[in-house]
Parts: sequence; structure tokens; C-alpha cells
Amino acid sequence: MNKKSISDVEVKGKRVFCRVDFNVPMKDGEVTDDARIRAAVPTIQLLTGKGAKVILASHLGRPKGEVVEELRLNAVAKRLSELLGKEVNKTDAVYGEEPKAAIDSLEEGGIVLLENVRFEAGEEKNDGGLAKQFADLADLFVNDAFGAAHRAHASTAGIAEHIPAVSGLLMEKELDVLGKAMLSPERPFTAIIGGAKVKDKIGVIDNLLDKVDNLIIGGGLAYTFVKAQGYEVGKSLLEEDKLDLAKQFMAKAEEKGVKFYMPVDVTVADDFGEHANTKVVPIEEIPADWEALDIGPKTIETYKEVVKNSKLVIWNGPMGVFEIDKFAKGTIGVAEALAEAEDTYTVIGGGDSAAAVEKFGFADKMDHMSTGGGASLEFIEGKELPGVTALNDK
Ligand SMILES: Nc1ncnc2c1ncn2[C@@H]1O[C@H](COP(=O)(O)OP(=O)(O)O)[C@@H](O)[C@H]1O
Ligand SMILES: O=C(OP(=O)(O)O)[C@H](O)COP(=O)(O)O
Repeated sequence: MNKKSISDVEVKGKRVFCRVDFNVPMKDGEVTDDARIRAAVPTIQLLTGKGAKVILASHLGRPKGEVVEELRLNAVAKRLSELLGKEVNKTDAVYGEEPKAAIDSLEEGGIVLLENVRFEAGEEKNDGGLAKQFADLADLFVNDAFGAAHRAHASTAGIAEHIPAVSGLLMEKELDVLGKAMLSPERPFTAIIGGAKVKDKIGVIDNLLDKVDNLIIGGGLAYTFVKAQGYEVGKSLLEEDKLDLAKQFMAKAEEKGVKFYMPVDVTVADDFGEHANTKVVPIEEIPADWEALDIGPKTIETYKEVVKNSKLVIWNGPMGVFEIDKFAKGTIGVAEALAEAEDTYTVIGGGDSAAAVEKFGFADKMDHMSTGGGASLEFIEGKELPGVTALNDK
């Protein structure tokens, strides 16, 4: 990478503003998956071990510039403290006198965690005033928040205009692994795109068609394509205004010789929930009052076969509503195929796909579990990541 990293700078005695991505799932005030916190530990330990005064900053959820009590970072501070086996001084303010006093009283190797940076409206606007407030707290900026690197915010980009800015170990590792995979991808190269964020991901498909040999579509995303093919999708997830785009992408795939895989059968339900009635139907027979919540057995077999014959597979987004057992078969099937594909380099693109892979016990069989969903997709698309662009060149 042509950007400076934490290994290129002296940190002893310095106040280091370290942006991390502690945007973790929470339930009843507890962290339910600490993977992102664990992923930041090496950088934090390197900093504390070298005698830096560490100021950690993260967002949690999307509070949109207001204080939302459930989105405070208190539970995150507790979990981090357990993982590090040392005290983490959590502040109630994002910037200003309280954090300043906490930082002033830090010993070398001590840690302060600021409150959720998205409680400040200036964060997502990349407000210059807020970026300066952050910079005033520190001598050096370390960005280790790969999961938020696709965001140009005050604590991921703006701050770098004021103080020296370098990448952390996690950021470096993510960019290195994904960069190597993308530079000259081993072929056949397959991307599997699923999940529910149709609006976010439909644009990604366009760019991926320039890069991959096989594109597999599953999850809620699939039904806009199914409808575009001329089939009825009942009550399944659908973006009516993206139908033309879906048609264009299918034509582009054909033009480019990219094999475009869509479900040929699905598990449909008469309700969204554990107690729904379900049945497997061919894709052209989704009943009007039913909703497709998973890919079907024939589709699973085909997708498994494609994975088996690939050399590089990147997976973002579950194949169905995996949180409910009845609709988890597609996601488990694909995860299993990736786990079994020993000669295939497998990359899991963060978010719910990573959660699913963890849940079903395949995590240690994957070559790279990225901490960023949106960030890894934008990187793979070839887009610039503002959180990386902002760092100092070597
Ligand atoms: N057929 C479907 N209908 C509705 N929701 C779905 C369907 N398939 C998957 N989902 C949901 O998609 C969600 C994940 O979507 P998304 O956030 O786009 O994935 P990721 O976090 O991996 O990027 C999961 O909660 C899952 O239940
Ligand atoms: O969870 C995240 O994104 P992801 O679900 O795409 O991995 C990051 O923390 C970024 O959060 P955001 O999409 O609210 O900016």
C-alpha cells in the first residue's frame, strides 16, 4: 500500500486518535457479536505497548446527530476492557472539556473511548469544525476502521487534514488481502450477492459484471431480477423502480460472457416468521399471496457446484432469512460449499454474511472474513475509499 501505516511512525508518549469500527450488534444493552472489537485489539495493543496515549473513537448504529441512549458505547467499553484486561476510560461526550481532561490524565499506555461519534451531526457531514475538535485532542490519527472506510466523515477523513494520518493494522490487513485478491484475481472468479439491501447493492452488480466470471444472486435481492425476467414474485422483496436496471444488467452479463445465476426454485412462506406455512416451488410458480424467503434445493445444488469450480469467491449477503431456521438452508448450503472448497480462496464480505458464517460454525474455514460489508464491496468495485484516501502517502 502506498499509504503510511502505524509501523512507519513513532507513537511513544503521543496522543493517538484511533478510529475503530465498533459498530457491533447489540441486544438488551449487551454486545452480541464482538468480532469487530476483537479485530481492533492488535492495533490497540501495539499502541499501548509502545507507550502511546490512546483515544478510541467509533460510531454505533445510525443515531443521525442525536443522543440515543441505547446507542451509547458503554457496553462496548466494558467488552473491550475485558478483552484487553485493562481499564478503558469511557467518556460521555464526543469532544470538548470532559474528553480533554480524561486524555490529560492518561498515563502512557492508557485508553480513553469517546462517546458514539454519530451523536454529533457534524460527523456524517464531515464538518470541518468537528474534524478540528477531534484533531485538537491528539498528535496522530490512526484509521483502523476498515468497515467505515467508505464513509467520508469527520472522524474517518476530515481529521486527517489537521494531523499526521496513518493506517492501523486491521486496515492494512484488509486492504492487503482484498487488494491481492483483486489485482489479478484467480479464475474462475465468482461473486455471490444476496441480502436485503437491494438499493445499496444493485449498483455494485453493475461494476462486478466487469470483473467476475460468475455472478450468483440470492436473498431478497434476487426477486427484482426474477420479476425482470417476467415471473411473478408474490409478496417477495421487490424494488419496482429497479426493474429496468435489472434487465440492463442481465443483458450486460450476456454481452460480457459473465454467467449470471438466479434461483430456479425457492422456499416460499405464507407469513414472515417461524410459524409460517412453507413449500418449495419452481421460480415460475411463486403464489401471489406468498413470499420467497430462501433459495430452493435445486438452486442450492447449482450454487454449490459453481463455488466448487471457482478459484476465488467473494460472498456478500445471505441467501435467505437465515435468522429463522426454516429459511436458513440456502445460506448454510453456500457457507458449506465455501468451507469445503479447499483450492478456492474464499472472502466473506462482512455484515450479516459474516454473522451467518459464524453462527453456523464455518468461520475458521474461510480464507478471509472481512470486517466491512459495504466497504469491502466498494473496494472490490474499484471505488476509492475516502477513509484510505485521506491518509498520508508513503
Ligand atoms: N428472501 C429474503 N427476503 C427478505 N429478507 C431477506 C431475504 N433473504 C435475506 N434476507 C435478509 O437480508 C438481511 C441481510 O441483508 P444485508 O444487510 O443486505 O446483508 P449483509 O449485511 O451481509 O450485507 C438478513 O437479515 C436476511 O434475513
Ligand atoms: O456496519 C457497517 O457497514 P456494513 O454493514 O456494510 O459492514 C459499518 O460500520 C458502516 O456503517 P454505516 O453503513 O452505518 O455507515
